Amino acid sequence: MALLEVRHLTKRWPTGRLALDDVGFEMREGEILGLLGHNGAGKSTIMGITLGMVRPDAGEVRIGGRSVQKDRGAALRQIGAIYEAACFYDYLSGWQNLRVLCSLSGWWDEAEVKRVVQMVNLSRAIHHKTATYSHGMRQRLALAQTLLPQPKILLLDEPTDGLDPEGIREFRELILHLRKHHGMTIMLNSHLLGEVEQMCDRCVILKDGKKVFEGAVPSQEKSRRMFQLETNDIGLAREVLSRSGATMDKHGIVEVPLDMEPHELVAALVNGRVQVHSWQPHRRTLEELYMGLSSRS
Ligand SMILES: Nc1ncnc2c1ncn2[C@@H]1O[C@H](COP(=O)(O)OP(=O)(O)OP(=O)(O)O)[C@@H](O)[C@H]1O
Repeated sequence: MALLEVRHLTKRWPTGRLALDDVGFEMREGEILGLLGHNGAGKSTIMGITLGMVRPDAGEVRIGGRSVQKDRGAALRQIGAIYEAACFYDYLSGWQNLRVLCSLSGWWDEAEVKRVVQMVNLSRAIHHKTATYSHGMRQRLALAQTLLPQPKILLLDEPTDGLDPEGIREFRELILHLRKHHGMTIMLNSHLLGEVEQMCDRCVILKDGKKVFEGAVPSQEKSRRMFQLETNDIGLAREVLSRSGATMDKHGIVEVPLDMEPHELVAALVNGRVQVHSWQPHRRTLEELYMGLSSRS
């Protein structure tokens, strides 16, 4: 079931810049979706519209069936976000910051707050002033803030930006834990393709305000069988492969048709007098997919 639906979003800023051009995609319950694209592709604009902070010219975002644009309160109750740098009262402790935040809604449940603090692995430092927190600890406190109202969906805008490798890893494990043990549905905006590859099930790629891809992250694809062919007879190989219903890209990556076994394709190449120097299983990376679709050159 789609928990979040982005429908036909179009946004032109008063400067005349068309930031989004009829963009639509869905997020299913329990999935982690990566939102990718070059600088200025429109990712933050989508996040802003989803959080009700930016008004689209056309289209809408629906969360759990409620429209952010028409039924804002009910829609936004289901979503939490780390969007831009988190701000805290640095003369207060992490715990006191959470108390101040909760006082805005009048809700406070000490046991629940402790549980969330433990979940983000901040129990030991929660009574220290946030002025003493590392960037990674601040991000985890921001995550605790976001989790307290028990949202169904998390929107994370470049959450690992500025973190060191240990911090990135810790944050990644936390996100995967939230999905696995708490069924959280998560949208992640990040330029770190390796991170997206390790965390996300699917991704949406934007280019100049348009969606150019929506689908499985390559490392999660189970059905495609790809092989790297090395040969000097590229033209002949292409001819033989196409007779067998297979395709080869300019880097020699061959996709084996579903009704064929890879060894049958190698036999067809050899019988077709193609000199096969090597034939290795190939796993397409997100970087290859991204560069192929989003490259601005
Ligand atoms: N408030 C604004 N007023 C005018 N133009 C804006 C505004 N916010 C964004 N833009 C423009 O809209 C386009 C999309 O911006 P957006 O911030 O959504 O891109 P992005 O994909 O998030 O980029 P980045 O990866 O750099 O954060 C860009 O050309 C940007 O300059």
